[in-house]
Amino acid sequence: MDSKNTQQLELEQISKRLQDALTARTQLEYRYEQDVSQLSRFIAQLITAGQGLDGQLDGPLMKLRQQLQSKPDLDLLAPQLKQLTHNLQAFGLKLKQQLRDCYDISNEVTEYLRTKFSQQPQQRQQLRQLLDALDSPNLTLLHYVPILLSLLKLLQQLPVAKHKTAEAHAEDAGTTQTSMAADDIRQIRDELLNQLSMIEFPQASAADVNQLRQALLQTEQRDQLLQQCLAIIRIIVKNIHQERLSAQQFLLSLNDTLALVHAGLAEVDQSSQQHHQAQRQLSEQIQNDVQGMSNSVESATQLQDLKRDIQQHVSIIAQALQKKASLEQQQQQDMQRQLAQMQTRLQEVEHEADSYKKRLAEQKFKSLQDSLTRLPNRTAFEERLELEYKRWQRAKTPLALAVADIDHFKRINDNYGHIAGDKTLQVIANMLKKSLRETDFVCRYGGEEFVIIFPQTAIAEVTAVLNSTRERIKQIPFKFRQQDIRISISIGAAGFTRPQDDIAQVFERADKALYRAKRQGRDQVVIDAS
Ligand SMILES: Nc1nc2c(ncn2[C@@H]2O[C@H](COP(=O)(O)OP(=O)(O)OP(=O)(O)O)[C@@H](O)[C@H]2O)c(=O)[nH]1
Repeated sequence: MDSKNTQQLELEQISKRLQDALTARTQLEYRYEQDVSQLSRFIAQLITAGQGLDGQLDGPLMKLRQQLQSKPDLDLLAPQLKQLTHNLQAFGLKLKQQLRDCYDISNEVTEYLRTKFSQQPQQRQQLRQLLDALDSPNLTLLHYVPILLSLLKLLQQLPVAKHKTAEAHAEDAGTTQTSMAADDIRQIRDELLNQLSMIEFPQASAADVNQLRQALLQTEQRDQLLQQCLAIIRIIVKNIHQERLSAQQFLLSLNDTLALVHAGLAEVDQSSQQHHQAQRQLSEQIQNDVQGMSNSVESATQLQDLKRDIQQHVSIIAQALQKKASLEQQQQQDMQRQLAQMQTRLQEVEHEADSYKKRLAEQKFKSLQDSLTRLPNRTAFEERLELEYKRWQRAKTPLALAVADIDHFKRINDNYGHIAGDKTLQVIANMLKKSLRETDFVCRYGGEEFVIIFPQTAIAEVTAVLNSTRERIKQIPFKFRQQDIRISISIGAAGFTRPQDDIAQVFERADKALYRAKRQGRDQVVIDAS
């Protein structure tokens, strides 16, 4: 009985274990089906998202999606999945090639545009940012969309626009009004700042202009920008008006003086004619008396009568001679007085002309100076480079050129404000000037860019001086908001070495070298080796 019971118990236990195993298996199958179904839905969604990526993949992927929607037989799916894996690998390779093509074409177009915009700081800056974006790691095709769009925009700015029809221009104006991009606003704003730094305003307007500059630096809105443009134009018009008034005053005063001198000369002329007539009358009188004396001598019969006659004539001649002498003296005095008067007035006008000339010279000097850094500006640079270039052509003395750019300058503005940015520009400008020789010419080319001309210097000689300048700038202890900041610059340099070199080509080579310095990690000097 006992053994029967024991067997019964064992059977029940085995049956229960079997039952448990069956339940676990059912649960496992259920979970498996759930997972497969979830995975299938996920794959189906992936397929939907990937639709249109590649024509050759679209068909098989759609078929797979349909199959996954019903309960798929994985064994039947296996060869199809194998084919798809193969297709996907091919697609991956194609994608890689397309990415390489995008990179190459973007680089090529950027390089081309750099040659076209070599004299436009805003566009060059934009191109440099695009090159930076191209160097970012892990770019996908999607990342290329904004890059290619920016390149397209820049291409549209090329001079082809000259041939546009009137309607096209009108159309452009319409779209500009409604969709002026933030980039465009920034570009116009930076160019305005550049232009503003090229004009020296009189003391009376300096405060207004400075306020406007500060406001401009923070402008992001089109309406704000328009208002500021208007304000700038008003200040410029006011100054032109004042300048015109002061030139008018000077011309009026010059006119008065000329009228005075003219009247003086007429007076001198009239009095000299009167004197001349009086002198002639006196001379005639003397001549008559001399003739009278001669007649008396000829007709004289009595010595006594002759003596009396001659005495009379001599006395008249003596009086006439005395009158003549006093007339001459008076004429001389009159002339001296009139001359002195004219001289005083001429001296006054000469003095006015001198101060006017000085003002004009000052204005010329100021129009060649950047008002923020007090360095020569781009106009001055162009004048000087033209001169040095002619000297190089004539005398074949060596000549080199460097373009320097502050690294990550935007961060200074963004993190510490534009006043800190302005101060940074001033300090770096001073250090550049201090680190270079008197005979070297450094200017603020625009924004945070400086250009240096090295007259009578071969390109091989500039590396050391540029590197020491770069080091000195890096050592400047900037402190913003209690933070110690180190600021570096990147420099590209090129020399006038080939007989056919012209200014644009050498500038372009120096600029290209600067791009390389930026792309290789900044804070370095790159010398053009071509
Ligand atoms: N404070 C101040 N900022 C200026 C002036 N002119 C230009 N800028 C700013 O200088 C910045 C230049 O920035 P980016 O062209 O992006 O170049 P970056 O930040 O120096 O970067 P990299 O050149 O690539 O190292 C822009 O934000 C301009 O607004 C100026 O006169 N004063």
